[in-house]
Amino acid sequence: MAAVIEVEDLHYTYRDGTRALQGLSLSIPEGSRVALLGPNGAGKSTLLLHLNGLYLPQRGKVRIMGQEVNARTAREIKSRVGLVFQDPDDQVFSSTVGEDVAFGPVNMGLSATEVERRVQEALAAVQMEAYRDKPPYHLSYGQKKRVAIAGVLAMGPEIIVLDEPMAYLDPQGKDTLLDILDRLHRRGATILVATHDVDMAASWADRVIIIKNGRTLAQGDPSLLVREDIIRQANLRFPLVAQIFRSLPELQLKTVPYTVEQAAALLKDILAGHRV
Ligand SMILES: Nc1ncnc2c1ncn2[C@@H]1O[C@H](COP(=O)(O)OP(=O)(O)OP(=O)(O)O)[C@@H](O)[C@H]1O
Repeated sequence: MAAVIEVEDLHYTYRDGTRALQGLSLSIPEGSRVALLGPNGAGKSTLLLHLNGLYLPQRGKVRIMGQEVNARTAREIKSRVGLVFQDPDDQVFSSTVGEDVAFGPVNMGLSATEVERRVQEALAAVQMEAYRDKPPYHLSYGQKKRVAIAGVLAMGPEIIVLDEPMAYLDPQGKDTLLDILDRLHRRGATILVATHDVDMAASWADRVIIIKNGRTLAQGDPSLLVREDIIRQANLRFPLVAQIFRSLPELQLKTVPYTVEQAAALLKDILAGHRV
């Protein structure tokens, strides 16, 4: 699979001298579901802001579908990479929910009919149709988050990047969001989620990238989440499923399961008497 996101030796220092990214490199294959993990201050948000051209590399390169992100290409990149910010108050600002979701499609120069179709579809996807005429500032934080997600969906980006999307969503809201991400993934989108939720990363992602101090610590399949050295260095914890099996050394497992499916398959095996 071709890489749709390539980051090479990326450096970014904020005005106050904070070196947020210090030679970060990573590569994301087309159509993957990626969880980006790392301790507070690791540089996750700073990295995401580079992926849709909001920040430009001070040193190093970012390539989106082969196109280098720079001042000339940033506008086009913004329509290809949808970014859902960590804080919806940074993203939702129109006077009604409907206008807010329409903002991107209108700016893309789409016809009124197409804008209307996209707004309806995006609001339905996040189950916020009933709030269309409400001012966003009357909404709860979780509802604003859904509106911010709808605004990005309405632009139909090929790559969707979400910064802590589960924060402030209720359990049903989280399930709805996972369904939306699955649907987008089935349509061919590449999805990158920055999260602290190792259980979500273990069950949802097909690729995991772990960063620390502005550099990539590890990238690969989610089995990285049961590597003790990596978990320790990244201030993470083992997924709950893995914790259960790690507490049972008598099973003498060579590989520790980290998803419910893997655990269920292993337990069936044990119950059938094939192990232990
Ligand atoms: N506008 C800013 N000005 C100065 N420093 C900043 C700014 N934004 C972020 N930083 C600093 O840059 C570093 C990386 O921050 P960033 O928000 O990218 O980390 P993060 O991995 O997203 O963290 P978290 O998990 O807490 O959201 C941190 O040390 C942070 O304090």
